[in-house]
Amino acid sequence: MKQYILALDQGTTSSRALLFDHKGGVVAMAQKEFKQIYPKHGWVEHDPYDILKSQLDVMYEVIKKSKVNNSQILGIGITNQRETAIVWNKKTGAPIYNAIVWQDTRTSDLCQQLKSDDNLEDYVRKSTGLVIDSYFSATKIHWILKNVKGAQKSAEAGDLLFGTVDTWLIWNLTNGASHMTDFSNASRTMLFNISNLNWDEELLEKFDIPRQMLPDVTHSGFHFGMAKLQGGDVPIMGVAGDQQAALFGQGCFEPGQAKNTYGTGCFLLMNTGEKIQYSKNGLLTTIAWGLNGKIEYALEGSIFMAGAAIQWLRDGLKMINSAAETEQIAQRVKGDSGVYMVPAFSGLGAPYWDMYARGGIFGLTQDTTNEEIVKATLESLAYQTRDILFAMANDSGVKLNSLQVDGGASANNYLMQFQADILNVLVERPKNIESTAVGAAYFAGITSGMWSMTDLKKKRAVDKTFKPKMDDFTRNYLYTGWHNAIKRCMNWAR
Ligand SMILES: Nc1ncnc2c1ncn2[C@@H]1O[C@H](COP(=O)(O)OP(=O)(O)O)[C@@H](O)[C@H]1O
Ligand SMILES: O=P(O)(O)OC[C@H](O)CO
Repeated sequence: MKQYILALDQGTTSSRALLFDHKGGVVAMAQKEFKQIYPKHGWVEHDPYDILKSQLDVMYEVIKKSKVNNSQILGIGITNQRETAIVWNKKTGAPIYNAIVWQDTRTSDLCQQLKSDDNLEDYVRKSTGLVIDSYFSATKIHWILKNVKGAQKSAEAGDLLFGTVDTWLIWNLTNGASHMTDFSNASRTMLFNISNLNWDEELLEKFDIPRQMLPDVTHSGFHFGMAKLQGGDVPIMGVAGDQQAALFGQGCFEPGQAKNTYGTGCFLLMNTGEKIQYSKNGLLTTIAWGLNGKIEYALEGSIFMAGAAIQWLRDGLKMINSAAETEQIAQRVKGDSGVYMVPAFSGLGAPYWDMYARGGIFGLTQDTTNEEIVKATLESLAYQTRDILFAMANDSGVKLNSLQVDGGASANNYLMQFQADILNVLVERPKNIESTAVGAAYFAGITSGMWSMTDLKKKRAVDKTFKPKMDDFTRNYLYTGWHNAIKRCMNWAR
């Protein structure tokens, strides 16, 4: 009997399901976008039921398309947009508020206030590996408890549960039997001590979050419970935040190996092994995964707006019809137009950490074309990545010779070539750019005994390597222009 692993990849803009066979090949895949809710400037929400429904829909579509029996699925691996906070009623299962998405900046002022206490900033960094920012779950949970009528009291009475998206899915898939998360997701809440692997009591008190509403935390490879599916139960055998899953899916198992995922945002992670390494250059320290009794860590550079800026060209400005056509558009522009676009729509993440930065387009002249703006937007993904890679080289002492890439926008050949040029390193794209789902499948595959680490090391296949072609003068000249543009965007909305 053939056996399979099912990966559920719950992203910021869409839910995906992929079924993998024993060789690691994709048997079937389905994807569904869901609604983004923007109630006010800087606020971003999802309906938790949209998240759940879209994820279940694609899961059943894949099972149906591939004609497998549930008993052939050895395990489910879940991976998810991280930090996004959901609070729901333990008895009814109903969320008490929409999911507050990682991009949401409604708690910026609160964070700014907290940042004025130097001791707290140091404490947060030491305990959680993070910086104080509205990006992480802690202040989002705090906001829900303070702003939804009766929520604080109910939480204290033990009637409410909190979860990141993985926890919400596990809880629903197991019909409320498991309230759990894994170390990689917990490490993004700003409430979890990454050294002693416990929820941090001092931070819980600071944010007035009752311990009892938090999930149990365990390894990324673990039996999280039985998913009660139509057609029979299937065990959930792996869980990891999407960026850590992509690091695993790209085969970055050794310290010094790194990947960059170009999705809604862009996230560059470097494996630092079992050692916690704190950044001096605005990067985050995070748990990569817990596996086989070992915890491994990573340095992370988080870019908030990447593919989302392309989506804005399509849906907001209606300048393009599809994300894919930006490749040809950018290739048509001849020479350097001097246009820069900084997509700081939700502030700037690493290495700047400026919640009050806002976007801007610079260098416009009367003959600037739409095509030049599209090109500048694509290039902003590459410039932001260069900011991070330099910070990472300074922190880790590792100078990468090549960067492994994945995620939706890594399909763009213009962008990947420009990335190689502006970094002056090789950019290597795998055959399967869905590394996030691959990573989730690997965790579940290892736990269920389908694969060993030795098997996984053999699986990576390269599609294309982009070699730098730009001369040093041009590279430095262009990058200086980017910094000038960034400077003008910072602190804008303060
Ligand atoms: N060919 C492309 N060129 C540029 N951007 C792209 C391309 N294809 C997809 N994108 C962008 O990538 C993002 C989708 O990538 P994906 O990895 O699916 O993201 P997520 O997991 O965050 O939902 C979208 O924001 C889209 O605008
Ligand atoms: O949904 P993605 O793939 O853009 O990932 C979002 C990140 O997990 C946010 O930290």
